[in-house]
Amino acid sequence: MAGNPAAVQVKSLDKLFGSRKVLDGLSLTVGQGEFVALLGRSGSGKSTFLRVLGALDADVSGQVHVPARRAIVFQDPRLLPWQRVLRNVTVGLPQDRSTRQRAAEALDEVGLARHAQAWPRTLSGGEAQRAALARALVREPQLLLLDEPFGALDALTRLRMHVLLRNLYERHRPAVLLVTHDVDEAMLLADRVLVLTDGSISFDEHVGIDDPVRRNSPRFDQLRDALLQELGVAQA
Ligand SMILES: Nc1ncnc2c1ncn2[C@@H]1O[C@H](COP(=O)(O)OP(=O)(O)OP(=O)(O)O)[C@@H](O)[C@H]1O
Repeated sequence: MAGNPAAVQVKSLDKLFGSRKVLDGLSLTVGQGEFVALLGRSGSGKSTFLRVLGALDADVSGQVHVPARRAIVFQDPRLLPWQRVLRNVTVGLPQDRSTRQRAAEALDEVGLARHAQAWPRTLSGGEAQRAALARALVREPQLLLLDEPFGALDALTRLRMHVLLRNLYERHRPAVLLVTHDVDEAMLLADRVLVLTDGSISFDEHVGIDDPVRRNSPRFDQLRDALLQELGVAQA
């Protein structure tokens, strides 16, 4: 990975729940500014891995190096109902003018400027998820961890969020690790796609499509077939 120092470096990572090894010798390097999607069957350990990278679970063995500035967004936006949107975005940060300024900018970037003083319960699902993205952005993360962030949204809102996320990524260039169940979402958004099987990375390929409309490329179908096969989804 010459010229692209690592944002994430994981070596021989093991994670046990009781006697069950969910992560088993997992090794992975993600370069700075690289957008990676992580697929895997249900229960394969994707969320567990993301929680380890987010330092939400330190009970592991192996080496894990991640940048100090990182942020995580879950499927559920996890906004504090008793705080207005702006305060939710700055939660845990020093409440000074510069933070408030950055928060206002982040809300503007996700299209929520006019909801800054709204209560979370008045937001739609898509708006609440935009607020969660703004809360991540305001931390200026070098690593953005996304755990099925669009899984609970309707199809149209999900498409809008894809455009928003890709634009935010182009502007800020954090390393991104996106956990998703959706093979097309992975290939449309990320530049590299991984599959987690039996506790380690079993598939690791660059999307490698230059066409701005990725679906136009024959590579899109070829990669989808390879991914579905890796995920054990029977094909006609
Ligand atoms: N706190 C816990 N205690 C015990 N087992 C756990 C715990 N958290 C997760 N597991 C188990 O670890 C395995 C991996 O769970 P994880 O949530 O990481 O999978 P996943 O790939 O994210 O699944 P999904 O795609 O369904 O969200 C599952 O078998 C799950 O039951």
